[in-house]
Amino acid sequence: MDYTIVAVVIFVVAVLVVGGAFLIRPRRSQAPDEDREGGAATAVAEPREREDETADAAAGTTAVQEAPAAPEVETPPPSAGRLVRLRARLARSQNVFGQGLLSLLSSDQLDEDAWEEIEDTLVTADVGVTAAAQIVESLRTKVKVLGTRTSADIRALLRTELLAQINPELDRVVHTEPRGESPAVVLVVGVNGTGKTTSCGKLARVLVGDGRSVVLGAADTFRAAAADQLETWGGRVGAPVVRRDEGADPASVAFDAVSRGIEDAADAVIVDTAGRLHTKTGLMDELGKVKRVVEKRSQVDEVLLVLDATTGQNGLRQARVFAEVVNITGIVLTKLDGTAKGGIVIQVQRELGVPVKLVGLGEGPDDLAPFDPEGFVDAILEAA
Ligand SMILES: Nc1nc2c(ncn2[C@@H]2O[C@H](COP(=O)(O)OP(=O)(O)OP(=O)(O)O)[C@@H](O)[C@H]2O)c(=O)[nH]1
Repeated sequence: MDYTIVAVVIFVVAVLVVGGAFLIRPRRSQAPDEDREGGAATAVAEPREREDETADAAAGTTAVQEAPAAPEVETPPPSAGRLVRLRARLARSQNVFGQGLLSLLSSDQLDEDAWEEIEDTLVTADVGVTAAAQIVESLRTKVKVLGTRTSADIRALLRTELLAQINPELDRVVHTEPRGESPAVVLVVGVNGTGKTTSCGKLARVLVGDGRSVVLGAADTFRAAAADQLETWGGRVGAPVVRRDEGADPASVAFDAVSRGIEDAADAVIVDTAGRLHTKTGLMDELGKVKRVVEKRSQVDEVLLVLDATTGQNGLRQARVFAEVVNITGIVLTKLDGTAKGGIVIQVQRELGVPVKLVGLGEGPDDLAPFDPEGFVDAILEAA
């Protein structure tokens, strides 16, 4: 009898153990499912299949950072008239460059020394030697014709000359209109530290403020902080940020960002690129590849070069290298608020043959303004 009870107990325990094993099995089978999900996420990075080199570097999965919850999303102001609103930020250029020239031109005796000083003032303000000589020559002729001159005459003359050099006819539209199903693609290039990442974030705000939807691509994968920075900017205006692990292939991230923009039917995709000026060939390879890979999904509508206005000739040298490597369509001139050398607008356009489209006038989120030649010259020549 006792043996029978023991046998029954052993049987029940055996049944429980076998049943338990079956119950546990389905949980284990979740692992392959997770793997499959992981596979689906990385499959977004199509360029790795299409471009062999890209595959090697694409080790991490693409992380698409969703915008934070709705209450945190801001509505930035529209961009129209920003330069006029921010004109006080040009005070340094106004005092040194604008007022300096106006007072020199108002002196009774405009002799050789005076004209030389005018030319020096223009060169010091980074207008560039050739443009400075042209402005002086033209002013000399016009002042002679004018005879006696009031301060209003002087201001009008200088305004005309500076405007002519800046060339109001250039197309300064930042092309961010979607084409059918495809979002506009804007590549942002430039040396690190010029305000490139900040400008991407500010441009996203400009576009969102103007009623557009934006996807940001953190293709500057050499500095994790740049992607974090971009994420903060994107989060504030509800723009998703496509990023990868530090060191991943920038071209792959750019491709993913454009893909995400197409999926989301976004109006524009802004891609922040790495700007290491290690060697010209290295830069050419890097940016060339980003552009080439992006173009497998969409045309590139703008290549904006970010330039720090306070870096003068050094900045121009960097700009020249970028211009040789990629076809720049517009310039973003940052930190114009921190310099008396507003004349750089003239020189950089002349050197690169590309219009200044946006100007940075401060560290605030809405301190990026569409460049308007008349508003700029009027601000420079405004009575202090
Ligand atoms: N005063 C002023 N500061 C600016 C302007 N634009 C950017 N900055 C500041 O310049 C610094 C550098 O900006 P970043 O955007 O980090 O520069 P970056 O070129 O992206 O550099 P990486 O992130 O290293 O690629 C930051 O402190 C910005 O706030 C501007 O128009 N005016």
